[in-house]
Amino acid sequence: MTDTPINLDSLRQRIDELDSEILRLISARAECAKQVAEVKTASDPGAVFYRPEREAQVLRRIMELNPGPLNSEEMARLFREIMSACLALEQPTKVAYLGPEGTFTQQAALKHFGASAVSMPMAAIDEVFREVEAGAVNYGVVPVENSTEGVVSHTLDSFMDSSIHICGEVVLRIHHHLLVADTTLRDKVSRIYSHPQSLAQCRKWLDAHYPRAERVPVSSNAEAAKMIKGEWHSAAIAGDMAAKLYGLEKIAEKIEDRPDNSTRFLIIGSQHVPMSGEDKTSIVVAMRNQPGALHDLLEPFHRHQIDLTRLETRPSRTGVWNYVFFIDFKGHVDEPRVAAVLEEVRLRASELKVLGSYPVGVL
Ligand SMILES: C=C(O[C@@H]1C=C(C(=O)O)C=C[C@H]1O)C(=O)O
Repeated sequence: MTDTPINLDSLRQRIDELDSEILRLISARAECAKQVAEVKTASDPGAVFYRPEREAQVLRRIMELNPGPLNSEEMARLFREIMSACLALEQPTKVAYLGPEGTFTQQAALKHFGASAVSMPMAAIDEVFREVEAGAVNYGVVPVENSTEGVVSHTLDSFMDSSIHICGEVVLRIHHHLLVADTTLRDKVSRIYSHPQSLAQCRKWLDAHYPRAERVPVSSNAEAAKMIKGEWHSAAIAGDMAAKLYGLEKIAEKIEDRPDNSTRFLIIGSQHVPMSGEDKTSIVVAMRNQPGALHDLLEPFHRHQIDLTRLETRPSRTGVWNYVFFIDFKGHVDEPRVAAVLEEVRLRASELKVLGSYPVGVL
């Protein structure tokens, strides 16, 4: 205990003063963002308002400058929302995501664009691609890989027939819960619904706790959450958003087998994103099936000391003898050394498509 008692009234008065100052500053910031919109439209009537590289720089700077006591991620999340609201003043961003409502993909969209974006659920990954291609929305959000279960092959396949670019990435820590409705008889659960990836991510937990329950794969976690309403013997595995949306109760929390379970999502759009200072590039390359093809493909990256962050092989759908590789690496196409590597790869490959350069996920 201190000798001088803490005066609650004076602390609250101080907080009121600070809030007034924060209010004034946020309003001044929003005014600036509005002026940015005017400058952008003046130089180009069809200007793109959302600038992924600029947003990444703003968030990184805030995290660097953050003096505490709030941790940097928390602080960046607050600034994410301020930027989201400022951008909505310029133009509300329309985002399509793999639905239905309550999926982890919606959570990823919210994390990346903030709450002021208008998000629209789509029934399938190709629909997200189609909406973006048709210009019905500004961006799309699709899952691409999970740390436990690997690649979402449907997303990679969609890039093969599309002219869509990757404009960003967002990584989400995935926590699964066992959910029941108020009608569920908890000790009689004999069926558990979830997306096949989530069932796989909780395999060991299910073996230990519900070895006899039937595991029913459905199209999404949110769909699973919806299905158990009215079924007295069923439970669902899904995340917080779905639990809240469908008013379900968690009877076991964080049941994923690996505590670091996370999913990477891609932001897709039609825009070329300039350098942010810490970027990644994704390409897809087709190689003839001949000895040493993979070595030939990777050798230039090694020589130019470019860090590969992912390499994925998919069967090509155009020729029986082609391999298709999806490669992610550190760097941006506008950097000379990256341009040089891509030139060499182009000579060795039967096809090369640059899917996009984009800021490394900040949040
Ligand atoms: C203000 C701008 O426009 C948007 C809003 C931003 C912000 O509020 O900081 C940052 C990038 C853009 O998405 C800008 O381009 O600087």
